Amino acid sequence: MDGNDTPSVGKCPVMHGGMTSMGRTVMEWWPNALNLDILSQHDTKTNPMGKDFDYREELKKLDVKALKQDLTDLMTDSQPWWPADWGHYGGLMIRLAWHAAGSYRLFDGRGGAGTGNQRFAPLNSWPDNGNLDKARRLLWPIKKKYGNKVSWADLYILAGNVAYESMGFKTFGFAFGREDIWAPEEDVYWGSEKEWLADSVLRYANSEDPASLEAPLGAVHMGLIYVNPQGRDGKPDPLKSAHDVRVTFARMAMNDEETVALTAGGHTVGKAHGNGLESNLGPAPEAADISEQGLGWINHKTRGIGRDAVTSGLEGAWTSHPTQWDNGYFDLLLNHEWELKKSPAGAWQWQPVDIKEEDMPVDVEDPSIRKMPIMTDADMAMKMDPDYRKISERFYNDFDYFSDTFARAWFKLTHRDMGPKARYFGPEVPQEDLIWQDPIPAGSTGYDVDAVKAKIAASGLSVSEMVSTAWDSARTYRQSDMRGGANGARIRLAPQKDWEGNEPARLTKVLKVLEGIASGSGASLADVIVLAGNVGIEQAAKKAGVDVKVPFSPGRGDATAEMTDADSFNPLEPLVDGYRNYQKAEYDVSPEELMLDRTQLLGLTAPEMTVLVGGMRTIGTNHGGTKHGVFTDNVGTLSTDFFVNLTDTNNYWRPSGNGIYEIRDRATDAVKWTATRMDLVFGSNSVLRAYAEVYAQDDSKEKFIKDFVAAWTKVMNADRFDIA
Ligand code: HEM
Repeated sequence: MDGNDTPSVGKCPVMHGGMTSMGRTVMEWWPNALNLDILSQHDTKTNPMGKDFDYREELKKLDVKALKQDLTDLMTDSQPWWPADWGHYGGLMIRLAWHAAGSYRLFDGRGGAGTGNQRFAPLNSWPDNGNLDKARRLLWPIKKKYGNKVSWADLYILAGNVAYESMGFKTFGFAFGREDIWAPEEDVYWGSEKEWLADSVLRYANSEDPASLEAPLGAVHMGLIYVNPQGRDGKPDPLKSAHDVRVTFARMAMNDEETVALTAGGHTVGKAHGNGLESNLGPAPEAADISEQGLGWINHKTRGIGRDAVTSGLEGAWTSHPTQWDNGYFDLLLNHEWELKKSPAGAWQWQPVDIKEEDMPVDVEDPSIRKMPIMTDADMAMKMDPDYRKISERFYNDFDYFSDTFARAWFKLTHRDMGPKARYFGPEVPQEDLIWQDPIPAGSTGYDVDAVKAKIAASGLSVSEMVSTAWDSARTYRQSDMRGGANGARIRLAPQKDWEGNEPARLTKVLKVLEGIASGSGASLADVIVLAGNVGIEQAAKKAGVDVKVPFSPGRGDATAEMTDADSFNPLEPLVDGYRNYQKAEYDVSPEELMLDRTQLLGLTAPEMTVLVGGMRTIGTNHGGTKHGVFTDNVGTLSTDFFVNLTDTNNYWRPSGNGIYEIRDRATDAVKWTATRMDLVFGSNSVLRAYAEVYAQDDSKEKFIKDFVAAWTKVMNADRFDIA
């Protein structure tokens, strides 16, 4: 073969066989395959800070005062390449912070400002995030100066806070502590549409019913943070906008009052940009030419900056003095009639029918020119929806009340996904405990752990009861917004005590015993629940002939019902995790996908998930009295039987209806055990099977128990932000 035989089909002049672009990924052959990659994101290998980097330690070196002064100076240091409107970047920086935080959704706790994900695709290129790349680039000199002592994620939110402060608003506080990620998250489902701003009917099963917005999504359209500013599907209708605003803000845990405060407080400053043609803009950052160096929406045809900038396509400010914290939003909204007009870019917006010259905001570049103020369709909802209107009027008549409500709502918006207060850092952390922080009082560490363990061991509780209760208590934890978990012992409170998956009857019985042990011992119930699980694991390992001591850190506290926003815990209910009656799960995703989702939220890797499920199956924690998945004749012993039997070629599997599978002996056809889809996936998925085989090997017993205990301990301690 000589050079002339080189196949001519590949046009690339350089030989390469690497999977070097996303369009070449091989897994598209099997679109239903489990995406186990979501369990191995944010590896230290791709983190330039390395594995020893400790952001909290870096923060201790940060000169917060100097940083805030630099940010304050930046606000009015207009740059010719992207001039500040009226010489103040406040509006832009607040929108940056709001859009960073606003992607948070309560249902799965994903999204939000906590990771700095806005600098990566897809968020960096969402239509709604237009020109926020400029805001981030404006911050770069400050990021560069303070280096690793402040994360991008913290900087985005702090920039929003400083912007407000520099415009005369007193914020509720600020907490540092958001550590940057170095690649976009792969676990967040942003919607299945392939088109930006695709029709909202794709998200609403019934457009009259807010609750029918596809879960867990928090926006009505693909590529938007919440709602279409021109009205649903681009058709102005303030009452429909009210409907969309209400459901999307509720998905972010905001009530009506918080929603009005946020919308009004946001639009008290800054402006919308649409003084030009959208068709003059280049592609979003991710699709832009390499020479744009990460910037997008660049206009190479006309001026495109300052008063000629185009972002949303709407054009104008909401208030008379848009660089000042005042009550101007309600003043204009409530005291004028508004009519629909088109912006120069052709977008629908509302403008006053009649307005005094002196109430019109001035041009961003020339204060001698007056411009029409505007309202988006969502702003009009604050006047046209009867409930929103009542709140708007109250705010208008009581500016201090409005300011305080906004301050608290802004703090909640920008901090909610950080989880418990123990994760907050810095001189401006508010002292007050807030219910959405899921407060937990500190627990004692000074009691006799061994004595409590001895009492648990003598209590008559079974291994399964002890392990199930501890697991149920801990498994609500989600690393997306650091909520849930064993700390707080909220398993004894509504709604968790009544969840079907927690088997209320069994739970009540076990809790009664454990409460008796906790009382007077100095230990919190939360600690005793975890200790009971540990005792169960130690007993199950002993039955397998292995002595282990499960590591334990005391100090969990017991939250009260008053400290618990019960409704906000509903989304933490594990629908299917291998331990609830999966047959009742009527979802359009498979039970194994739901298991994968929960595993990701728990922060476990795929091998950890494998070893935990396999071990729990032999301990026999199956709920509801069923024995599905207990592939062992030695229930209660921590053994590798699940893996051995799952991978035994003498066994075969037959569906028996209702998602149950029988495991039969190939030779005799006798039914040996029954299984669920979730059990079987550890034998069918090629990667999970590879892990299962590791634990099925003859020499794996010691490793299995060691790995199981490590994974178990990780779950039990996942929410311990109170200890270093
Ligand atoms: C109710 C839902 C909301 C809608 C539909 C909406 C819509 C918009 C639109 C279309 C723009 C113009 C963007 C541009 O062309 O530059 C804008 C700007 C802005 N929004 Fe909102 N917004 C909403 C809620 C909020 C909230 C909750 C906040 C903050 C608390 C906020 C803060 C801002 C700020 C500060 C600007 C001005 C940006 C600048 O001056 O460059 N908005 N919003």
